[in-house]
Amino acid sequence: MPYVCADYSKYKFVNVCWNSENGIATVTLKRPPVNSLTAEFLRELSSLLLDLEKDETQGLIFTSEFDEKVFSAGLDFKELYRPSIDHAKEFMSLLHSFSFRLSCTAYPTVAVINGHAPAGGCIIPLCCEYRIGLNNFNIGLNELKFGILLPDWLSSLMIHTIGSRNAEQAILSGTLFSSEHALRIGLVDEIAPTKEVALEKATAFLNKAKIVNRSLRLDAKLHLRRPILQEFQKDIENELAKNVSLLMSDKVQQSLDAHIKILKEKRGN
Ligand SMILES: CCCC/C=C\CC(=O)SCCNC(=O)CCNC(=O)[C@H](O)C(C)(C)COP(=O)(O)OP(=O)(O)OC[C@H]1O[C@@H](n2cnc3c(N)ncnc32)[C@H](O)[C@@H]1OP(=O)(O)O
Repeated sequence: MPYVCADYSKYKFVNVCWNSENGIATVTLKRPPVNSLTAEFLRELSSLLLDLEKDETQGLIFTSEFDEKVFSAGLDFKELYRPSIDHAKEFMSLLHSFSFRLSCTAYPTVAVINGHAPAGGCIIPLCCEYRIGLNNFNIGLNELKFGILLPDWLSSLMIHTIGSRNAEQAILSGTLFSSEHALRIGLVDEIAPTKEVALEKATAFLNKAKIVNRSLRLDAKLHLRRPILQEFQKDIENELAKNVSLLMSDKVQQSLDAHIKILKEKRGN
């Protein structure tokens, strides 16, 4: 059984629960109020993946502390509103490297989606190998509705998960799917009535992966995911520059401004 070396208590935005009997790490996202992804959060998540790799984790489950509410609200609107060019570059690069790393982990990965997962909130689930949803949440890549063009690697993750026809319809319409609809198109693999049941199902998936030789499994995973990994690695500098310039564009900045106002009005701020 793996020996836990890393100090997981150093992480601010995640709680890591190691099961020493089966080597499964349950990582609970806990960046209040809605687990939106900031540069600091992405940096922490990337470092966590490396620690888990070193500790020879046998399986990883992602879930959220904000039960029945939100898994992740996606990229942090406030951080992406009028960023400096350096910060925009750093942010896009961190998002890219974390998503790439999560897509090709040696250990199997599952997302227990216990709340809404709009736009960038869908990235962690899409990078994982298996997705278990709870009822009454929305999930999907609705970026086009904000005037944000998806990075190629993100579209590629969606195509890998739900097939090209479904992905085309989903992305072009900017649809957020209900849990039941997400199950029908394969955006989630199972629905569970409670988080506890979802975690049991996640453990069952990870236990199945254990009967396969670890290094053979990784070879097969990398082979099966080659189209996604190629998108991640394709012309990285240009792709990042394209995403940064899109983010800095007036159109996207105005759209972010409008969304921040909508959220404020909703809260009566
Ligand atoms: C090249 C670019 C790549 C593109 C990839 C991705 C783009 C994105 O991800 S853009 C972000 C898209 N996300 C969303 O549209 C989600 C917006 N939020 C919501 O729909 C709701 O907040 C949500 C359903 C997640 C939760 O609803 P509630 O439980 O009702 O909470 P509130 O709406 O009251 O929000 C609470 C609190 O959180 C703040 N918030 C919400 N979303 C974000 C966000 N994405 N970034 C930063 N902050 C966010 C919201 O403003 C409230 O803050 P306070 O008023 O200060 O409490």
